[in-house]
Amino acid sequence: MLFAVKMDVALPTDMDAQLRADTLAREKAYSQELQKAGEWRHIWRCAGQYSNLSIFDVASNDRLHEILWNLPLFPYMTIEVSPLAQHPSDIAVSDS
Ligand SMILES: O=C(O)C[C@H]1C=CC(=O)O1
Repeated sequence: MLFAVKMDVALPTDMDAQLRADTLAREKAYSQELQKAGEWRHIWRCAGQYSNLSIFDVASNDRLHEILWNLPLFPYMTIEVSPLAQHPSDIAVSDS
């Protein structure tokens, strides 16, 4: 199941510097582990924003929720999820 997920990050301006660095390092490792596993298919920076647009390919809604809930940055994010369906004009999709 494919999902587009927009994540907007808002770290507190007074966040402890060490906590900030540790949280960002854990976020990066967690994201890259899921990318290697194939569940986090794409991650793009939204230009000019502390946001990313990501594509997930997961087995279920519950699995997506588990992934997002466990993001180290989850407490500092606003997340918008869009389930994806095939577009009839997509030339990558066979019509046979
Ligand atoms: O910087 C971000 O967009 C937030 C976050 C999501 C994955 C990751 O490595 O960082």
